[in-house]
Amino acid sequence: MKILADAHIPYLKGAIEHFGEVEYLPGNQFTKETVKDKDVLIVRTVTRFDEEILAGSSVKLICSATIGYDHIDTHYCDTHGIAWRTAPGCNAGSVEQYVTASLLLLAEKKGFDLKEKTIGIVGVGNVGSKVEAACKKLGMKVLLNDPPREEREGNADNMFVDLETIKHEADIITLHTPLTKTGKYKTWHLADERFFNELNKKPVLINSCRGSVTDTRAWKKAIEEGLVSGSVIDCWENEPDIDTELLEMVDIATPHVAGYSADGKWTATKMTLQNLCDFFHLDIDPVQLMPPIPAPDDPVIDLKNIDPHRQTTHAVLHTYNPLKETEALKKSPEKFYYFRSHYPLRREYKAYTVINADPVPANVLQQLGFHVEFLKND
Ligand SMILES: NC(=O)c1ccc[n+]([C@@H]2O[C@H](COP(=O)([O-])OP(=O)(O)OC[C@H]3O[C@@H](n4cnc5c(N)ncnc54)[C@H](O)[C@@H]3O)[C@@H](O)[C@H]2O)c1
Ligand SMILES: O=C(O)[C@H](O)[C@H](O)COP(=O)(O)O
Repeated sequence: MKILADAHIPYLKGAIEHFGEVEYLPGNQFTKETVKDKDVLIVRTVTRFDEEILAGSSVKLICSATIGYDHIDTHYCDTHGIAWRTAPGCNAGSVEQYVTASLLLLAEKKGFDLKEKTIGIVGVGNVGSKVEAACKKLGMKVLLNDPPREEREGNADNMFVDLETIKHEADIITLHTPLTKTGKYKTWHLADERFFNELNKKPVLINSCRGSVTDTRAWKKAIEEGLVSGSVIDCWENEPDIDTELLEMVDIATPHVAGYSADGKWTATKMTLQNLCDFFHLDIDPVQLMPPIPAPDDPVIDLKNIDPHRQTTHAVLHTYNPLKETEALKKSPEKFYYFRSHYPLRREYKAYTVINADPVPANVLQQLGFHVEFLKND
């Protein structure tokens, strides 16, 4: 079997060789020629897979080591005998860590208490549900919007609200939908000029789903007109050539790395290898082929000399602080693709042990997923 794999998929090399003859290329160097004689493509979101690149090829299976699949022309694949697989939920915990770190940073920077804030979550799937759980643990009021789920599951206990309610009541809005350009619930430019004009509470807006769920021009105008009080962007329109004016205007700006935890990338690779096994009916356990996830350099977080009010923030930012990446991206936006391909993967909370925390933050941190060593009298 001939396989072409993206060279920037961690934990793949050494494992994928068990399945066939493998060639590696950076995702932005996949071409019609390099794809032509391959049976399987192992890919990321940086390459578009449509008629232009796939026509006339021998590709039978595309495995994307990602949650999102808007980079695959699924209609073309479905109608041309090309199977495609993804890794649902693989890095949802990493995106939750990104959103939580951003919320705690902004609360500190802008001087507000998250417990007094209402967050509107638009799109409550694998990522949105984790963000919901984390926000509740931080004591926030949570509003959920997910019309496709509401249609399927009903709205018992008014679990879901409409987008109007979110625009009216939320102090923070975070977007976690797929990017869809057609259909009843299409999300392309969901946050357009009208959306921004209808915001009631000058909320903070967070986009860590897909760039084109927000309209760049409208977001810039909204910032200029003071319709939002803060902006966090991980996913941009037209990546990697992002809008540098918008970049300058936002509080937290990262190069599409919300999902880049080692935990998320490891799981993505494991699910990708499992997808290969399932498709070709191979009795192989991917985990046996993969290295373990490396431990963090600094796995113990000592909160002894940290003010109890800052302990949760301190611990979460110890695991991940998006401000460092914001600074780097603002300085060198042309390195967007480079930053993504040379990312020092971070670990999620479960790789860390917290010691000397006060009882209240200790409980919050434990619920978020940290190992917590409780003090004797707790
Ligand atoms: N920045 C990153 O690194 C990163 C990492 C992981 C996922 N993502 C992106 O985050 C998004 C969410 O991922 P997920 O795993 O939760 O996907 P998911 O499919 O599990 O959940 C998406 C949810 O959005 C809902 N939805 C669809 N259209 C909607 C609409 N118009 N309004 C409100 N809700 C709508 C769906 O019903 C679903 O429940 C995807 O776009 C994915 O590509 C980004
Ligand atoms: O869809 C996803 O899983 C995320 O957006 C993921 O972080 C994309 O990573 P990439 O394939 O671009 O490395």
